[in-house]
Amino acid sequence: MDIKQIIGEIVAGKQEVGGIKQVYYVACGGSYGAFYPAKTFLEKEAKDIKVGLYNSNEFVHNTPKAFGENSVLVVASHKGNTPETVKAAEIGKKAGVTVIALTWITDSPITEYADYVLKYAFGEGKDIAGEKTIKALLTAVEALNQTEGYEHYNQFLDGVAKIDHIVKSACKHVAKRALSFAKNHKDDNVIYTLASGAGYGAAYMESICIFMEMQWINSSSIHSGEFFHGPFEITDAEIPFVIQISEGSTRPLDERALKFLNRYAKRVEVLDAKDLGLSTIDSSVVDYFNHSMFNNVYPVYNQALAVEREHPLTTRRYMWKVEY
Ligand SMILES: O=P(O)(O)OC[C@H]1O[C@](O)(CO)[C@@H](O)[C@@H]1O
Repeated sequence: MDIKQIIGEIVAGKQEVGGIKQVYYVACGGSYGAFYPAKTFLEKEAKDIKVGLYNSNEFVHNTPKAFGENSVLVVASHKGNTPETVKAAEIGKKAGVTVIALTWITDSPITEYADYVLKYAFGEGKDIAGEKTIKALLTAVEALNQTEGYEHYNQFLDGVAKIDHIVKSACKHVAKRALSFAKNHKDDNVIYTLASGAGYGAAYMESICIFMEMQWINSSSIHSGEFFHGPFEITDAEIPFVIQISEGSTRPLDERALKFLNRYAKRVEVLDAKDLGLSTIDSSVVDYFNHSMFNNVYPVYNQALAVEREHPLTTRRYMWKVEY
C-alpha cells in the first residue's frame, strides 16, 4: 500500500470518531531530525490538524493529553530497535492509536507495534524522493489533503518528482568545496551550524549526528533567527560556521545572519539552496524540500572531513557499546 492509500484507510477508519485531529512524529537523533519538515509543514499549512514532534523518550514520559483515537503516531527508527522509540510505538499500539513506522529494517522490533510499516530508501545512489524525510512529509501532506484539503498538493508532488535530480546535481557541485572545507577544518574542535525553517532539522542532524557523534567535534545548531539573541556574541575570525541559506519563506532570516557573519567572521561555509538549484521547485512548496537538499549535500562534506581527520564516520566510543 502506498502512503496515499494508507492515509486514505486511516481517514476512513476514523470517520466515525471525528477524523484525524493530531499527528505525532516521534523518533531520536537522525530520525527525529528527518521529521522536521513534516512538523513544519503541518504547523504552517493545517488549520485544524495539530502536529507534535517529540524525542521518543520525552513522548514516553510526557505523553500529550490529546494522544488518543483521533491521533496518528508516526515513529521512525533506522534499525527499528532504538528502545525508547520502540516503547513509544508500543504505547501507541496499546492505546489503540494508529501507528505508522518508518524503518529501513522491516522485520525489526518496532514493526511489532505498527499498523503500517514504511521502508525508505537509504545508502549510496538512493532515490532522494524515497528517503525517510520525504516519506514522512508525504504522511503529513496526505493527511492534510485528505481532510482539510491542500491547495498546493500538485506542486508538492511535482517537487517530489524533481528532488532526486536536483540533489544529485548539487552533490556534484559541492565536491571541490567539500575537499577544501575538510582541509581547512580538520583541526577544529568546534563547528557551529546555522539554519531556519523546514530545513533546520538538517543543521540539527549535522551538529548532533555528524560533528558530535561521528567526528567528536563540539557543535550546536543555531536557529538563524535566534543567532542575534545570544549566540552571535561568540563570533570572531577564528570560529567556524556552516550556514544554510534556505529557499522559501525563512530565507531573510538566514540572509540576515550571513550578512552579520560576512562582516565579523572569517570562516563561514555557505550552503545556498538557491545556488544549489532548489529554486526549480515551485515557490509555494519549496520550503519543505530544503531539508532533503542540505541533508544530502552534507554527506559530501562529511566523507571528506572523515578522510582528512582520519576519523571514520563509523567510530563510536559509547553508542551501542556501553549501557546508556
Ligand atoms: O532509531 P534510529 O533511527 O535507528 O537511530 C539510532 C541512532 O542513529 C542516529 O540517528 C545516528 O547514528 C543516532 O542519533 C541515534 O541514536
